[in-house]
Amino acid sequence: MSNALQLPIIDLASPDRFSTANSIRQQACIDHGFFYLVNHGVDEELVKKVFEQSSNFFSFPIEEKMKLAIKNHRGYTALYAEKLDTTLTTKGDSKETFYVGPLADGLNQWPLEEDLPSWRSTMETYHQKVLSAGTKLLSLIALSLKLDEDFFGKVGALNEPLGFIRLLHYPGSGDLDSSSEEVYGASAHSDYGMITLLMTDGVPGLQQICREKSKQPQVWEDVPSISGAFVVNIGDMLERWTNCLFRSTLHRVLPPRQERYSVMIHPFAVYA
Ligand SMILES: O=C(O)CCC(=O)C(=O)O
Ligand SMILES: [Fe+2]
Repeated sequence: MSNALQLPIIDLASPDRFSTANSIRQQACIDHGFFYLVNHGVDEELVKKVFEQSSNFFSFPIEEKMKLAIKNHRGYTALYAEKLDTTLTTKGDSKETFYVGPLADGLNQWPLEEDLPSWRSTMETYHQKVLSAGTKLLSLIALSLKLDEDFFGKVGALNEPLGFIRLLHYPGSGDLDSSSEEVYGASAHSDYGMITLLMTDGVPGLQQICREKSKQPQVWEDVPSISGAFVVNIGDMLERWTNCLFRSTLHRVLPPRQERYSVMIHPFAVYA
């Protein structure tokens, strides 16, 4: 059973930072653990390019993609290679992924410039822009917790290494082996960092369980996308740091009928 959720919308450019911080605290982080972020400063054209480049890469033959197979947490993982809900006995999640990590340490793997011109520069620009939006959001989250705006910077949560981009591709059901197994695009999980900023191509599939992870029966609710807005969710680390005031909620992606692309970044304090 599922219903569509009405999630709060947070305006990152609002001049009334204290009222925005109050909405972040109550509606966004306590009531839902999920919210939309608008006026975030990441250009629509850039997002469009990221989706185009993502589709260009995933359309390569598997042998080409495997040349960039994951190393040091960067690069390609194939269809069914990951299973976010490890209690499932199914073969794996029906998605393929490409990870781009922090830019400064030189560990990223990149497609060749002659194969995919501007691929690397597009992802690098996106990485920087989303981190900058995420940093602004964290200062509002600090205010919402009655802390100084620069609290997270001061405790080192914004230090390197920062931020992994995950490009995701969920093939449509017509491109998958039909089997009786219950396979998810991304099986149920919560995210591990502080916050996740997700952009999708608008194809539905994402669902969330509100608030209580352990409550039975589990009621899954659709998280519709809003064009141009990030879907932000609270991760386990921020749940822990707020002594469970803010909720890191369970979510999953149903196997989409048509193919689906998304891109997310878990920006902060992944290793802190
Ligand atoms: O693709 C999506 O909409 C969300 C995927 C997700 O939650 C994840 O990979 O952590
Ligand atoms: Fe997730």
